[in-house]
Amino acid sequence: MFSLRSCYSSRKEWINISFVGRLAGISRSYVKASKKKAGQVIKTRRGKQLEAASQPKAFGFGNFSKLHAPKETLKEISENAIKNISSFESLRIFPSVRAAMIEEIKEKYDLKNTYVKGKSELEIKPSPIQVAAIKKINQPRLRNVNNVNKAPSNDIYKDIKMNNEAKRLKIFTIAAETGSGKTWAYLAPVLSKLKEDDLASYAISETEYQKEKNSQTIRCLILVPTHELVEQVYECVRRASTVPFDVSTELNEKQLKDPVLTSFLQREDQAESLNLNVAKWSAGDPHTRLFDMCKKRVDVLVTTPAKVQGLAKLNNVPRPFRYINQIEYCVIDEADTLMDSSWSASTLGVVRHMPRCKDLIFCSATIPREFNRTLQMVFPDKNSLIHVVTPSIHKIPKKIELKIIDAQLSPYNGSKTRCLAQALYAINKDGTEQGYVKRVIVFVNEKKDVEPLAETLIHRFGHRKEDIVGVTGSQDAEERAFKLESFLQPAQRIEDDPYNSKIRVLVTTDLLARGLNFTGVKNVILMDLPRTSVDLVHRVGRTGRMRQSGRVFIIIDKKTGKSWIKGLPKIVKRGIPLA
Ligand SMILES: Nc1ncnc2c1ncn2[C@@H]1O[C@H](COP(=O)(O)OP(=O)(O)OP(=O)(O)O)[C@@H](O)[C@H]1O
Repeated sequence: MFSLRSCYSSRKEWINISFVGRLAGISRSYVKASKKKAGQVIKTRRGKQLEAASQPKAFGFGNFSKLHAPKETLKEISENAIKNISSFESLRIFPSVRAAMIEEIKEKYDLKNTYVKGKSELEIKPSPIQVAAIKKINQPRLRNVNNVNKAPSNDIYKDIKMNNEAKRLKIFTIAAETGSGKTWAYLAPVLSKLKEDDLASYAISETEYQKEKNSQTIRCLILVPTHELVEQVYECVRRASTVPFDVSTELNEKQLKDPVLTSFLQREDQAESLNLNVAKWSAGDPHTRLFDMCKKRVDVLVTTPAKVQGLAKLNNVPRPFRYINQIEYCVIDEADTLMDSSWSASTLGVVRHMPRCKDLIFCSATIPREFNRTLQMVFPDKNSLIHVVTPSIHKIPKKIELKIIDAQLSPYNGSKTRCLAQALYAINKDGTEQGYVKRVIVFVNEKKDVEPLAETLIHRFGHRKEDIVGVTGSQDAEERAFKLESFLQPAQRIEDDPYNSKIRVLVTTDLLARGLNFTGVKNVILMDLPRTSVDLVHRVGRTGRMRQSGRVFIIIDKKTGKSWIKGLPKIVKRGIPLA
């Protein structure tokens, strides 16, 4: 029976290893000190006096210390906002958007490991980042005076100021731990603004409303780094837009007394669902598909920066960015990826084509220092930059159990593959997820290692080929979608599984570590140590999502050579953020 204890040759070694603080090059007294309350004094064995330091601020070494630590005041603002709000009803969300969001979250909810019998019994409460982001972003803007049938006041300065406020670009950054519900944290305010804009044109007149509705524009653009994420975010918005609801249950006293709002929500095109026109422009879609989609007003378009930038190459098409130029709301999801040195030129190139943009939202699970520097350089006006960050940013969720396996020790004697095989065997036999197909995600650093590792697990360690899938960027989007399907759905019961699997293993790289919602996956194995803490956060974050539990095994060998990694499990337990 595999146990981590067996990874270590002797009891002494195991006792040593269990004081992980020491292995992280942190002295025993420091470990003791960090357990004490800040300010207390302790005596070391050599009689030295050590003032117990408060908990270490952050944990990082070398490449693992490139994260920007947000100001404590930003976290306190979020903390105060979060503690007073425990339901979506207390947040400023357009009624039909709130109804659609709650229905969509319920529809996707993984009931396994819950005591809830049916989705109707679920009580959906906002996550911390959703409270903080919706409060900050969904502030009403002054309406553009030119649109309202009012004679401009004779205070010219006031009119110009209101016009500027109505159109002024505001840049928001949303940063929160992986799996904390960031997608709805930006969708709820953005979809509410689309609905409020519709209500504003409806309030002017039916003609104005129809004119806006029949305009050939794109209103909101959501940029993500991969085609899998295009699919995931598109499906989320599409489901929300079509899910039926009875919005009358969502209206509060004041709203029920608002004749314009109630008549707007009773319209045929508003009463039963959000009824937004949601589009995706993804792998293999030609630009003509985008232009065809824009023949009708597109409320939300989900795509990648590369697809939009590709419009610049269209020499024989007049004004190829004409639809992009109309965008008023833009979200850059997985911004820590889309704004790193290899992507930022393409991402910012898209932003430059949106002169009418009013809200630009950067959303990510980490704030790399490079990202923070780029933001400050590109948007120097501090008043336009509004940060939303949760107190748990850069912390690995405590419900994730992180274990280090040393391949140097017997019986592995330096073979990480043998270590992996043994870990998969142990996971398969450990009695967890009874009755369900277990799914394990194995991350390697290099694309070239994916297929060989998958083959080794099949041919050398006897796994069935149906149970091992290798996914890399060299495969086309359809093949990747087919292979990923069983990992992106909730766990299947063994008797219902078409492949008759008991355990299924996905071998992949960081391509799939960003943002993908691997529903209910309980085990992640890192065959290689990620190159940066950003990659570590994203890989680890494929499990333990939205307060669920999960396990992460990091396999190390003498080449890994970073003794501090052995201190990571303790750091996670103590809720210390990565630096
Ligand atoms: N308020 C909520 N209550 C319960 N579940 C929620 C809530 N909001 C979102 N979810 C669910 O939580 C899961 C994770 O949400 P989401 O993918 O937005 O996380 P994330 O923070 O974007 O993760 P990552 O950083 O990895 O991109 C999804 O399945 C979503 O349906």
